[in-house]
Amino acid sequence: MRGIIATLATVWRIASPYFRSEERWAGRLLLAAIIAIELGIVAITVLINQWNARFYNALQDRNWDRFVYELGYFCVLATIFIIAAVYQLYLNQWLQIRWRRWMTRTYLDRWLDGSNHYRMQLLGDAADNPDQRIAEDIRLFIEGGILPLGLGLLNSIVTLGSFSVILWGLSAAAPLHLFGVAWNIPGYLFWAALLYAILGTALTHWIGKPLVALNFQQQRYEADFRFSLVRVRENAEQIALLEGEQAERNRLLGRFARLADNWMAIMTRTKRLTFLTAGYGQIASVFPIIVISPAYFAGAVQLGGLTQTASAFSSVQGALSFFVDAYRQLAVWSAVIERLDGFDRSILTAREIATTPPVIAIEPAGGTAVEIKDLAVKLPNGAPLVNAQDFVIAAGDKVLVTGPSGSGKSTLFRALAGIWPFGSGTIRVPTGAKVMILPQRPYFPIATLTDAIAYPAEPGTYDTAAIGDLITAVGLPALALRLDEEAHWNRMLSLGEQQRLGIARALLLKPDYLFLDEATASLDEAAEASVYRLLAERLPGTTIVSIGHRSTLTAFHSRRVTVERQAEGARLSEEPAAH
Ligand SMILES: Nc1ncnc2c1ncn2[C@@H]1O[C@H](COP(=O)(O)OP(=O)(O)OP(=O)(O)O)[C@@H](O)[C@H]1O
Repeated sequence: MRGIIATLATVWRIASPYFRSEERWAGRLLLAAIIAIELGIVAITVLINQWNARFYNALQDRNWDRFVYELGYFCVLATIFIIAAVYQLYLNQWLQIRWRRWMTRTYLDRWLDGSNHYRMQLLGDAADNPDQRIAEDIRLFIEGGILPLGLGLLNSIVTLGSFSVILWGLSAAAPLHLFGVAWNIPGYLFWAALLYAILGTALTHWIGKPLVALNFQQQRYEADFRFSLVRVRENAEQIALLEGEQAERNRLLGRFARLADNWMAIMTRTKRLTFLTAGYGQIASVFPIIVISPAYFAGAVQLGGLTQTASAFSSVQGALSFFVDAYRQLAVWSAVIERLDGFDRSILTAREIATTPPVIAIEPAGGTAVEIKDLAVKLPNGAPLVNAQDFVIAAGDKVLVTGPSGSGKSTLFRALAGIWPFGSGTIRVPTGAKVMILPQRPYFPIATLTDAIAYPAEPGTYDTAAIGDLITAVGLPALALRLDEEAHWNRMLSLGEQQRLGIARALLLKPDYLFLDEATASLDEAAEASVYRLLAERLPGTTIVSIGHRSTLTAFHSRRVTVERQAEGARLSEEPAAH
């Protein structure tokens, strides 16, 4: 019970914000219309049930006029029903897409907000596969869950109420006759329907319960398998060079085997459940006739009464066993709820970690220098990585940062960029200064070369001819002729070429502070030297901080800082750069 309340609370937490958002009026109106139509549909079913009695009585009495009248009546009801059903579906789908669009936008905003997506990745796999959660789970939550299940529940409650009254009335009109004796059991038809449904629900719950966990696992295994395939695609070259195809094949088949084994378990469970639900559904079509047949054969009820009872009985029993039919849907749905909830929680954790002290605070400051104060950069597990008590990078400085591999140079840059949440201290950055970090492997979106270089600026922000000039200047004249070509540049170009394009991006965006994290390491020494000369020529006022291992880099820097590894975290030590 506590589990159900907690689940309902989670559903409320996920579903309700839309109806309080800026789109609330459209959402509420659509929902109200859908509910009104659903209630109308139940009212029509009640009218059809009453029509049933009159129609079959007319048949039994061979009353032609009555028969024709009732046929006409039915046509009117059927027409209204068809229109209601069509518009119910149409409005339902309309609400689905509006709601999904709003949720997708909201989740994307929260996921991408202030490097949250990066921090979530740092925090581990609490929210693995955000792609699945945003693309699939939101859809399943709305289309496959809350709307069909919520409306089904509403329909069941209203149907149950109206048809229980009818069944109660019919029980009085056709008292139970058994062994020649009239038994006076008030509402016996209703009680029979109730017992039948409770029995079915209890059995289904008992047999179907493991399906919840199994379905949850299944979707996880499917996502894992998909993710492994994507990894192979992304690392195709490495795998081919290492001849790792057999290893990949075995690994992929291993993942698939887990998926298939789980599926077998689902199949076995579903088989048992289907035996139950199919048997239950079959018996349901004759069970009410058996219950009312003594009264019929005793002459207490006409054929119309019999068919009306059968239809009312199946409506009550159908409503009560809503849970029975919805069980599999519920099982899949609760897995979706858990995943969306987990995603929500991990977005919150990632946000909290960036705002709950101690944090590395990036503060805007007057002056022109970047000032580091009492900085302690830590690993996600809290272990110290780099410490810097007092460190100033003045405007125009050219600083070379060296140090052993793994000493924390890149992480220090991440902290300077404000995306590394673990640690404490302050980094003061001049107000309005443009800071840019160039990594070893720059990222280019799949777009035209112009837009890929100008990223993340909006397409069209920069002059195409200027971008062409920069590409030529960084030593890629052939590429300057392909500015309008759309391609997967990261896959197509060599790492050295990508690094040259990264430099072109820096020249285009003209940052005040440029941090290069081994951003020219794949170029030969001569090319690297010409790139640094280009930077000095085109960005004379820009402060440059480079991480690099080559001694030839010293010539282009005025200061040299070494990250020295120590037990309590590396420290920065400075020595004058040799010229
Ligand atoms: N997300 C992370 N989770 C756990 N440890 C991390 C994470 N990122 C980096 N580290 C660890 O922090 C240490 C410093 O990494 P970093 O990339 O900053 O080193 P580096 O000095 O730039 O090395 P290199 O010269 O090889 O590029 C490494 O031991 C690395 O394993």
